[in-house]
Amino acid sequence: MTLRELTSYLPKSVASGDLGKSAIDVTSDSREVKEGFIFVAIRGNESDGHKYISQAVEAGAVAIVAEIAPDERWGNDCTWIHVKNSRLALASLANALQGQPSASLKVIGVTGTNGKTTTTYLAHHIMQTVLRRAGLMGTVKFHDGIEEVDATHTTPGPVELQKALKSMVDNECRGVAMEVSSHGIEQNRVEGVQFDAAVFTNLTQDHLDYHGSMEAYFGAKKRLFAQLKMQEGKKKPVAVINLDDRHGESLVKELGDQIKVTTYGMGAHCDFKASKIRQTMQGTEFQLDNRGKSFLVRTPLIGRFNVYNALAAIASCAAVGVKVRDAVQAMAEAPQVPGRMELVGFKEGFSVFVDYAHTPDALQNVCTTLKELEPNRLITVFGCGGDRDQKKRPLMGEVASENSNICLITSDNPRSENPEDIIAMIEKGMKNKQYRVIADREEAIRAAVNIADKGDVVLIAGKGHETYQQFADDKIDFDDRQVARWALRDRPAPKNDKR
Ligand SMILES: CC(=O)N[C@H]1[C@@H](OP(=O)(O)OP(=O)(O)OC[C@H]2O[C@@H](n3ccc(=O)[nH]c3=O)[C@H](O)[C@@H]2O)O[C@H](CO)[C@@H](O)[C@@H]1O[C@H](C)C(=O)N[C@@H](C)C(=O)N[C@H](CCC(=O)O)C(=O)O
Ligand SMILES: Nc1ncnc2c1ncn2[C@@H]1O[C@H](COP(=O)(O)OP(=O)(O)OP(=O)(O)O)[C@@H](O)[C@H]1O
Ligand SMILES: N[C@H](CCC[C@H](N)C(=O)O)C(=O)O
Ligand SMILES: [Mg+2]
Repeated sequence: MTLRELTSYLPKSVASGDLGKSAIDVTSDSREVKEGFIFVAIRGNESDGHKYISQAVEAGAVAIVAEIAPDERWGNDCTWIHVKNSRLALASLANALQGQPSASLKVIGVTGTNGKTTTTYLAHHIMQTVLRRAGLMGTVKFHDGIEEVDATHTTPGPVELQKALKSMVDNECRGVAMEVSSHGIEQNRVEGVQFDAAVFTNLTQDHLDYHGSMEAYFGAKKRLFAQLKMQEGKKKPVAVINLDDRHGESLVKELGDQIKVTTYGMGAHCDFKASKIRQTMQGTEFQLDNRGKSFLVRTPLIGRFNVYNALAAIASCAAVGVKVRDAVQAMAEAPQVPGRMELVGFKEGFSVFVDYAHTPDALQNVCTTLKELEPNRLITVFGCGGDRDQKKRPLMGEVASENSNICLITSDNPRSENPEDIIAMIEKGMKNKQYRVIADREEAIRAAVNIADKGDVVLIAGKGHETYQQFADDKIDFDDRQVARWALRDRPAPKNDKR
């Protein structure tokens, strides 16, 4: 595409230099620039891309997009495009260069504090079953309809994101289910994506390190729905909102009749309403009421919170044209979401679950769910991430101690922080003395498995599908599920064992 064509996607930009040249790609990382690339200088959280402009010019950039006016230092060979917001420009250029792939897909975006990965997995599964081929983008993996790769981000930067959508279109996907993180919204990563449905799961405390306050965090989430509003005319998007969540309820009020809204939950006024929930170790069953019709939903997922995720997936798929009956039928074969309430072992009458609960609300939900299985004791292993919201640490301590019989406090990606300092903050919230501190996560998991007895449940929370542990200077391979299996294998035989 020529630079002239591309600038039409950048309203209010001021260009100087030759606009007849063609661009082959765009990047905001000077280290990736090759001949014919556009370099977009971004003022980031760690660094300022404007510092790397000369590096990009040297590497062969055909144009520079920046928030500053051109400077003689960089000569006249390189076309200069002055914009107000570089992040927005990057997303618009990436979208244009890939031929606006989202326009050819049924796009379901899912935002909220908890439940995004699970809901997108379920919606993806329904779309794969009913529409034959669909893509998936989120915390665990990216699936382009044919191949999958481990994810780098929950919502990747706009260039990676638009390229992923393009390969889904090339692979003849008809839809995509994608997670939309608050970081992603705040940093304009999904700008230009045309959504058919956007889901709001819930809002509870997390990421205050980044957003500063719950109000700002909610504000970021709401921007996704403002984007839906702006996009009216191209597609007729639907906002799919959890009405049982108080932030969801206020979002419904705020949106009024500006866009089509579908609600879900357990309250009488929900468009997709669940009732008569029955849970077992094998899964969950509930009655779904929608538009005067009732359906029996069966899913292998455990936990009341997964009823919300199932409702969100069914409602969002219905919003993109899937028949409710077909969506319900697909739910019976729903996949195990890696590291979400994953049963990794059952030995000598006790079971071990790995779950990604890393917020107070998620931990509360998971503990409550496991307690509903009526274990003899609930033994919980958990920690809190370093360089992340410090305020959630005592709250997670409080929730874990109030809902477990024994807690083992350990490390969860300490990153640049001292693990002992993080643990001390968690301990401030502990409501009783029924806990041990074992900073080494493998040791903590082994201790929990060794303590367990017939009828107990061991919960290993926080890392779910992750396969690493991040320290200040070191990243080691670490998978809770694998370590738990080793611990089960190595557990000393009970004293009265006659084997
Ligand atoms: C805080 C944050 O979100 N940072 C993300 C952000 O970085 P940034 O734009 O602020 O970039 P920066 O590092 O300050 O650098 C500024 C600019 O200089 C450029 N640069 C830098 C060095 C150089 O030599 N040359 C050069 O051009 C950089 O490419 C960048 O464009 O944009 C980058 C590209 O998209 C992301 O990789 C990066 O994610 C960091 C690694 C990260 O950890 N992000 C996490 C917190 C995150 O985004 N998480 C959410 C999920 C959260 C949830 O659980 O809900 C996610 O969606 O994954
Ligand atoms: N609807 C829900 N409401 C509350 N808690 C939930 C819900 N769904 C899942 N959880 C809990 O939150 C954890 C994370 O779930 P999931 O990965 O689906 O959410 P997420 O929003 O993608 O999280 P992240 O932002 O970290 O990627 C689960 O392991 C479970 O403990
Ligand atoms: N997306 C979340 C994941 C947290 C997972 C937990 N294991 C941790 O490392 O804190 C974050 O980046 O805050
Ligand atoms: Mg996720």
